[in-house]
Amino acid sequence: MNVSIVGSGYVGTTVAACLADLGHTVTNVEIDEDIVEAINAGEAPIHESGLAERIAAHAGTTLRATTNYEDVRETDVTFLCLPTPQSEDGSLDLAIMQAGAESLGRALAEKDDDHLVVVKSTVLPGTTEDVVGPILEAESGTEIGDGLELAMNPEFLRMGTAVEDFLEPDKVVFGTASDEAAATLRDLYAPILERGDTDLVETDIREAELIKYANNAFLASKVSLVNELGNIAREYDADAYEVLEAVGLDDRISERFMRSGLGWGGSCFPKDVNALRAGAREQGYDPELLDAVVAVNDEQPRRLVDLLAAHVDLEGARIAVLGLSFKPGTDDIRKSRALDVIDHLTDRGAVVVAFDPVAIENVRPDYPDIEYADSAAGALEGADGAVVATDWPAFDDLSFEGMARSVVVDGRRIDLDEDALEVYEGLTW
Ligand SMILES: NC(=O)C1=CN([C@@H]2O[C@H](COP(=O)(O)OP(=O)(O)OC[C@H]3O[C@@H](n4cnc5c(N)ncnc54)[C@H](O)[C@@H]3O)[C@@H](O)[C@H]2O)C=CC1
Ligand SMILES: O=C(O)[C@H]1O[C@H](OP(=O)(O)OP(=O)(O)OC[C@H]2O[C@@H](n3ccc(=O)[nH]c3=O)[C@H](O)[C@@H]2O)[C@H](O)[C@@H](O)[C@@H]1O
Repeated sequence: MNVSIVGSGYVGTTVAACLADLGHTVTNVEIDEDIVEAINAGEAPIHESGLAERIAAHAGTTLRATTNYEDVRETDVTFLCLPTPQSEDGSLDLAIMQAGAESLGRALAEKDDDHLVVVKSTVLPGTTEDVVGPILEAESGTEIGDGLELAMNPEFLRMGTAVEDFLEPDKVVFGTASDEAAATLRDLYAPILERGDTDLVETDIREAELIKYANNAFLASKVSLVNELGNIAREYDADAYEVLEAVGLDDRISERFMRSGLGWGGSCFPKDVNALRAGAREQGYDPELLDAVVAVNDEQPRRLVDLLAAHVDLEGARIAVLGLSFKPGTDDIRKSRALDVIDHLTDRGAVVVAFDPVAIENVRPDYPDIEYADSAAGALEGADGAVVATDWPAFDDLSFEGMARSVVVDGRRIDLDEDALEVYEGLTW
């Protein structure tokens, strides 16, 4: 099938490279010329395992990128993979989606045959049909259901394992308003669905939109609950990891997403939980549990720095921060808990020296005044204390020998030799 993808960020680039890998012909439409150039040169514009080799394999043949929306006319289906950030007040900001839908609609005005537009971005119920649809109709001059079809296909991939998650998902969700749209999506995903180990959920557009928010709200709530239980475990001098490992043996609960510590960050959980809270309030419902889920998460970085301050006078102290990305395997630092840790440390007068295997250059522009090291050992050299903010596997079994004082506060439960340290504190164990 001939597919276009509008927006070539973490989702759009991954989906494009994977669809090309599944045998489709894919065009990325993107406003950032650097991204377009990278893809056309066969290079990955982001750090994602398995992505670079797929782009290199398909660029110039079945995968290309362009800044020109008109190229969507050569395709049968367009996926909107545009950002849906949060506004100042936490609510969903649809300005970029609206602008993208306008450009797409204008381009489709000159297309004669049928076209399917699929919203893949995370959007609140009603957005696809009441916001995107009317813009497409107005700009293209074609009515939905009369040559123009609309669908919603939420994406559940995680950063760091995006390629694997897209190609081998637990479930695929199609929200459609017509049999034709559902059939097109089934064809497109056929190589994945035919393997037989992926559940297919076929539903209406509104339910598909809400499934995505419910999924993320559930996972974020699970981690906040695990963190609250971890905080309580620490008060009792109990090890939350042992406790929750046992709890996870209950099939109804599951062992996954049970790692307590510094909390959840990233480009999705924070904005999606906030959008759902704001949306719920707009609908007249007070989401008290989700408010608490955010409140518990917001406190973890301060708790970590308090633990360190109990052992090190932070004023003027040299503190190594290990890990900057919001989780291992990615260079994404959006809403990373590590940045909150740095803010608390610098507010309290510490001199921060940070290290991350891939994310330093993303942090540097916003944090020009902290120090950066070339290696974990370099960050630790001469430090009066260290905090572990991201559980990069490279930090396992690290030597803390070069520190002035080996005081280590761990927000992620990495593997290390506690006995070799002067002080070791785990945030929730
Ligand atoms: N990042 C993730 O792991 C996941 C994200 N999502 C959702 O997918 C959507 C996209 O997220 P990301 O890929 O992370 O965003 P992103 O910010 O990484 O990428 C968006 C891309 O769209 C481009 N863009 C902006 N305006 C444009 C326009 N008018 N025309 C063409 N391109 C334009 C930007 O230059 C950027 O490259 C969001 O709704 C997000 O919530 C869903 C699942 C996973
Ligand atoms: O909508 C999205 O963008 C995506 O959001 C999350 O994916 P992602 O943000 O990439 O990363 P996760 O692995 O879910 O981790 C999110 C945060 O939770 C934290 N976390 C996760 C698991 C855990 O046990 N403990 C924990 O603190 C991670 O450190 C990270 O900061 C979801 O897992 C994806 O299904 C979804 O598609």
